[in-house]
Amino acid sequence: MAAEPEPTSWEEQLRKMLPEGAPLPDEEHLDYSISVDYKGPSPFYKRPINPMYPKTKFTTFPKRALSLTPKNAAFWRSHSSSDSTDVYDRRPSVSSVAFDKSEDESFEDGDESVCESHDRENSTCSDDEKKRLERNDGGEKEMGRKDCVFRGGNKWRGCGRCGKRKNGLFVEMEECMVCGVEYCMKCVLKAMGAMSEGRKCVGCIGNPIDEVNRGRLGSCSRALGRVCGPSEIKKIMQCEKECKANQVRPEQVIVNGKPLNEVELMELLECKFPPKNMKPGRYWYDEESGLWGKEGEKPRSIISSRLDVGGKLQVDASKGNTRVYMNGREITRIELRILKVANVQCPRDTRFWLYDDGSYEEEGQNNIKGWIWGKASIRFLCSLFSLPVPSESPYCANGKPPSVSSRVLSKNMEQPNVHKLLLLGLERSGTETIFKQVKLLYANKFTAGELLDMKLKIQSNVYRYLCILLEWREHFEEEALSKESPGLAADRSAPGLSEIDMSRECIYSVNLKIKQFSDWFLDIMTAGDLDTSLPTFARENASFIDEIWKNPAIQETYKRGEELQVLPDVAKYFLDRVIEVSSDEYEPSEQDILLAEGVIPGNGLACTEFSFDDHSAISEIFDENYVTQNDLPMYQLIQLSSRGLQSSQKQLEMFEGMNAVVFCVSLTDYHQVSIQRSGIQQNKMLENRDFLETIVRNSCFAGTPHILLLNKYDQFHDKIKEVPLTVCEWFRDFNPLKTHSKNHSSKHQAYHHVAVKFKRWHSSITGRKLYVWPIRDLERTSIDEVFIYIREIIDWAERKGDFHASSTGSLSSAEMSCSQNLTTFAS
Ligand SMILES: Nc1nc2c(ncn2[C@@H]2O[C@H](COP(=O)(O)OP(=O)(O)OP(=O)(O)O)[C@@H](O)[C@H]2O)c(=O)[nH]1
Repeated sequence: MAAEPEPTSWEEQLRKMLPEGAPLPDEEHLDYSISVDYKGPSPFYKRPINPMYPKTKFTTFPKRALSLTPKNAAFWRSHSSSDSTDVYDRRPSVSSVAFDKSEDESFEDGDESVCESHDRENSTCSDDEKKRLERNDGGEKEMGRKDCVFRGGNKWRGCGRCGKRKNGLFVEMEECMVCGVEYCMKCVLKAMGAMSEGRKCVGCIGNPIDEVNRGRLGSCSRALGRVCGPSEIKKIMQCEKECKANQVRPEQVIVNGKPLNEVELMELLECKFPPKNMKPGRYWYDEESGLWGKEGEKPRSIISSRLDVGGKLQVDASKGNTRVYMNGREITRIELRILKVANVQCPRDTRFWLYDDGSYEEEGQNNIKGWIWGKASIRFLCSLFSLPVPSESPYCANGKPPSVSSRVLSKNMEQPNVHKLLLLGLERSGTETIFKQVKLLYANKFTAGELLDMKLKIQSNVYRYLCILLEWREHFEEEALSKESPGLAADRSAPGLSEIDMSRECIYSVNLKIKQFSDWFLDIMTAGDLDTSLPTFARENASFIDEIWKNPAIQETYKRGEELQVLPDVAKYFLDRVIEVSSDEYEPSEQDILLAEGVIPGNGLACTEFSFDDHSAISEIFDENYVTQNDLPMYQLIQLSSRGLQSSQKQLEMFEGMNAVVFCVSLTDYHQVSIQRSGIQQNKMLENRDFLETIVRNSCFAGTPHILLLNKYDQFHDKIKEVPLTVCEWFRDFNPLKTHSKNHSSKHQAYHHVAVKFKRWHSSITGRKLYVWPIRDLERTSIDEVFIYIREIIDWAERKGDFHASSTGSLSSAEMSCSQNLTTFAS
């Protein structure tokens, strides 16, 4: 007779817990949330549940930690657009992992106010096992891994949340790309939430992936396919591939022996022909020809040439041993073989230049000898030996090599490939809007992953606006009631509130349901608990939020917009559409993208490459150098927010060699006040002037044209009627003439006054010309106009090479151009 199989330890333990004779439940239906071996202190606590919102899943409902009085400037600053908590930048917050109701019921009383989910999971390990896991963990103290208990590569083979495993064999699992913890299909969605960065546990969001997983980025596993629908998977995989945290970090890419910085990496990835599937590693790059390869290896691709990245190309970059040198690099045997087939004379110690169009010449001879990739047979041979061929060459588009004259011409002109524009501005000046306009109008729009990120950011913004309104409503209510009968109002929020106190009302009072929601909502917003559950929360509560927004008390609060300086103008636009914005199907329109705040990721630094054509008849008819679409000059727009700069003024040095520095100032800043770090209040226009001064005095921009865009001209129009320009002490001397001419209205005179003030001030400190242009950057035509203007300045600067015009001459011509701009703009 066969011996009875040895009962496993979990079976024994479970049997002890069941009534005698009761059968063991079917393993598939076991409730693994029962922890049988836990010896430590109780990590659980009783979760308070708001009876009105039982469906929403949060672990903690803390007492309001911060004083949220609207006067608390620090709070609002930290929640205002620029500094607002970015759902994509969030750091691990285990407390915000959502649990289902069955877990709530299993909670016991405890002291801890925050329940660490992984601690709970840890309770299913024996002490020995925990120690062993800690030992295994030794070499894995990288960022992003320290927050998790179960790490990739350890021997834990069960679900990181419920502990589920199947007689030593795996049930199907999905693994976190950062820490390697695996989750069963039942737990994966709870552990990984909305997967805004792909397959990561909620606690690992924001952290870089384990590099062993890079190859898996964006390729869906069978396991995930079982729990999500095809469209969801598509979006998750796109986010996984494209989100910022999963990208290669600059210091991981070493080019010609030098680790890249953020700007260089961006230049490399955003160029017309970037390296494909860029992974961390050591590479060599030949900027003349665009050849690109791994250190010590033959070339693997041809990327855009003349990128300013990495160090100088080394002789032994590809470890060649042929004593034939191409652009200073000793080439490999296989390259030499191809050169010979292509009839290139290259005896030992030959040194020649190879250019990005395939033309070559011997060093110091100034005589193009031929085109390496001109013949189809050579291109075929290159592919055969896995050597790269150019993916596109403007000179060889018709299969013919370029004429020598065009080669020489382009060489003589020595124009840089891409014109670089650095765009700077203080918070809310409009730089992000300009960047988005450029992406939408001239560059490659936004990817599906970026749009998904934007959707989440827009939802997060809507709830931030609501939070501001609810907080101010409370404040206005208290204020109004205390005016009616001083002393009583303060008691309203006190415990033991009497019915009579509650019955006192004013235009800012709301019903009990909204009041309770408001208290609870402000608490979770303060604790930052909403971030991870935002899509669910938005979906479940949209119609109630809409009801709150339409409530007369909230509308009254909104009307006092002047006092709510922290609430941007776009708040109404999005709150009016809260139901649409909160739905799963919502996809941001171009208008939404333009108006949404903080949707460009990159911590204050963003970059895009583009070209544009003004399509004007005049340029076609009269410009004899008129170029076709293919020959349009390329531009690179680098947006650097003041936030990014404040953290390090040294960053500016990285932007040496720009073709133009474009500074954006909001015209409406003249009547606004900002609070400095020292706590002192300063007029925002003067703050702009100080900021601009740090830029223009920087030696990195000594030879670069300075351009000032005076933005929000539309708002300025209305504002100037309400608040005189003279409220700003810098413009005290503004004294408009009374005139009936359209082009000399007080609005135009005010703009002209501001522009000339900036020009004179700039000239007095640099002795140079400041180019000024009025814009309304929400309007396409205005953006088109300003980029034509910028293009002309760059062209002119390149041709003349003279940026240091004499102060008197430059000022008068600058003033002329300023008036001309104004006239053009007004008409
Ligand atoms: N009326 C009007 N509003 C504008 C204009 N340009 C930008 N805005 C609004 O001004 C606000 C700030 O614009 P952003 O482009 O986000 O400004 P930013 O300089 O990037 O600000 P930060 O993100 O805080 O650094 C947004 O709500 C824009 O919609 C304009 O020309 N007219």
